[in-house]
Amino acid sequence: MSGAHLDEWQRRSFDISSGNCTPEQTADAYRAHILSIQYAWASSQLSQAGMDSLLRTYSERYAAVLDSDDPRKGLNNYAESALHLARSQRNYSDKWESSLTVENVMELPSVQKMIESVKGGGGSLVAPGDVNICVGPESKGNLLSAPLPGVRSEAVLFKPTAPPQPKKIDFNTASNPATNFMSDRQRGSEGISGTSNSFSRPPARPQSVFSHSSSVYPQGNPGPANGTQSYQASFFSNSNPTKRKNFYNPDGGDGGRGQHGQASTDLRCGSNFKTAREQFVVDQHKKHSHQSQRGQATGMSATVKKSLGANRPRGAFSKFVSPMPRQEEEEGGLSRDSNGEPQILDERLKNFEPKIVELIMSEIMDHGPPISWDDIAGLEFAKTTIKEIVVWPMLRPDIFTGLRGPPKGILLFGPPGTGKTLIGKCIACQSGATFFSISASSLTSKWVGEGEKMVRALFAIARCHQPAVIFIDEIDSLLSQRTDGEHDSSRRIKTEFLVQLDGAATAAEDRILVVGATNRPQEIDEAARRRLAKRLYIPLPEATARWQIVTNLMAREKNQLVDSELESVVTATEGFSGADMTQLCKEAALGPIRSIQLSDIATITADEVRPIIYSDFQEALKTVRPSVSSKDLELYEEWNKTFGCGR
Ligand SMILES: Nc1ncnc2c1ncn2[C@@H]1O[C@H](COP(=O)(O)OP(=O)(O)OP(=O)(O)O)[C@@H](O)[C@H]1O
Ligand SMILES: [Mg+2]
Repeated sequence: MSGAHLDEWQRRSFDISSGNCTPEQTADAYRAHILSIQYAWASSQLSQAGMDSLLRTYSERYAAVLDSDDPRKGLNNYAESALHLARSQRNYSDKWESSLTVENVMELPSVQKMIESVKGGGGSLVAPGDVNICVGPESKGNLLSAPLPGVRSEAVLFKPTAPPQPKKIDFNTASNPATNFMSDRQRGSEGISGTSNSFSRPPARPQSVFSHSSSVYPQGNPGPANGTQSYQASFFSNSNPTKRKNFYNPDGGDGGRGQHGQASTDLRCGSNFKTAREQFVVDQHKKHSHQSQRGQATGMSATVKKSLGANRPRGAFSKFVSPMPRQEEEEGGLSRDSNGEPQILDERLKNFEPKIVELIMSEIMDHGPPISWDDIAGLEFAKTTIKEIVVWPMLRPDIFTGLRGPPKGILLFGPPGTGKTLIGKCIACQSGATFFSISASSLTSKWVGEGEKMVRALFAIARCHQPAVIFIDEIDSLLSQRTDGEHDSSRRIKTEFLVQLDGAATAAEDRILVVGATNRPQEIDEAARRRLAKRLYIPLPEATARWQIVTNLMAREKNQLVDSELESVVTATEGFSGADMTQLCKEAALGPIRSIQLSDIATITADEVRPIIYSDFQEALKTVRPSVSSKDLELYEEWNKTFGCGR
């Protein structure tokens, strides 16, 4: 390792062994060690075997700090991951079905006995509301205590003892003391027509009121007066919550499972009411409608999920559904299974917090007016190089392999207002890659404490959406040289970024390109500079480029500029940046307006406004000045000579 790196290594090692470091600082130091090892290996200062052995040692130590739940020594990151795992765990209880059927229930000796006693005219052995049937361990002392064939040991059936709720239930057979059984299918097809007036509220627990099947009607019992249709059945086995949901769904038990959404939506037809979630879905749909047109580029449209929680059945047993969908639901990260349970599609994103994934997904740039290479005046060398690095390899990855493999990092540097951000937007439009536009300040300031995770998630998501371009504007604020007084969190973000950038650079199969833009290249850390292998100078526009900018902008306005006048404007704007030229044109365009009498300004039509003429530019040149000083320019030229990749 070079002397500077060794010094740094030594300092960090002392820090770690001093015992005065916080777990965060220790983790940070180990991570920096890891980076140094990789760096030394990459610059051939360390053998492969040496790197392997050192990496193993320090990765283990780093992981130990990360995973330890001792607050003095560790970050307890493990607990966090465990929570992630727990969150994505599935709950199988919904799938559980009771094996209790009409047949085997009827065979139960206690049921037989009960029916017999009613048949025998012995009156009510037990009032309907008092039926208390339990299976399994809780069945002792209950009416149905015989073990059921094939029934699991959990207490599954009818629990309540003399509940007060059945008062509201419309028993057509109120006088009938017997209990009736109807198969689930029967209930489904014949209608658990829970009309709203039948229930004041859903019973807190399943109630044991059974509908009749004619074959088992006790003697003298005519059964439900109007057939089972009007019979307000309220028996629900615990065994199938889906049926419970059916029941509570106001559209009634048509047996049509999976149609809740449709039905409940229909129910709301005619009213303008939308839940917050529904409104959000509509908004998101509008927002992404042109995004999905890109389809293939982003790979998202195929996985857009139209039906979020808004269409799920509601009721006492329905789970709470947040009105805010997580972004991944629309963008391939998540889907929902038939029970509405979220399922993470992409294993690689499982360890990230949905919130962070959502934030990153929202930074995918897919809006704004389309920009073509012709809209960028001049900069021919930069444009050709970028096309070579970005566009063609994206189109023909099979040719650009091995030594022809494109660099994984580009740095666009140059004076302010020369079109760096414009180039970024153009890459977004023209490359066909998923384009993440992240401003460095959003990583460093907006998500304090989250920056490091954001960076990790950013690269993970980019990896899932390959080919991808990560454009980082004002990258100097993210990768400025590391100083002693620097805040820990920004140091960690920077280190993480370098590690990720290295990962992207070494994994040949990854098609991720990082494009950074800065007007302060000299502030960029040397390690970062190395990783942004292609450093392109974006200079002030030359005369031809300035001409092009003015003609492009004037083409959209009414003007009477002749070539010789344009020539004069171009000559007079030596040292102007592209942004200065745009500003000059805007100022000149105000000339015709300024020449209008104040009294006429309210009444004049657009056609009567005179065209822009040369004298407007002459006036504008009095107020618009170049924004880049020649001293600054020298610094850029110097840096370009030392580190730039231009000719
Ligand atoms: N080469 C150019 N061709 C056409 N327009 C340009 C060019 N350069 C700059 N402009 C104009 O200047 C505006 C600002 O450019 P841009 O934001 O790309 O500058 P920048 O290099 O990113 O500046 P900064 O370093 O301050 O971020 C653009 O919106 C565009 O109108
Ligand atoms: Mg910019």
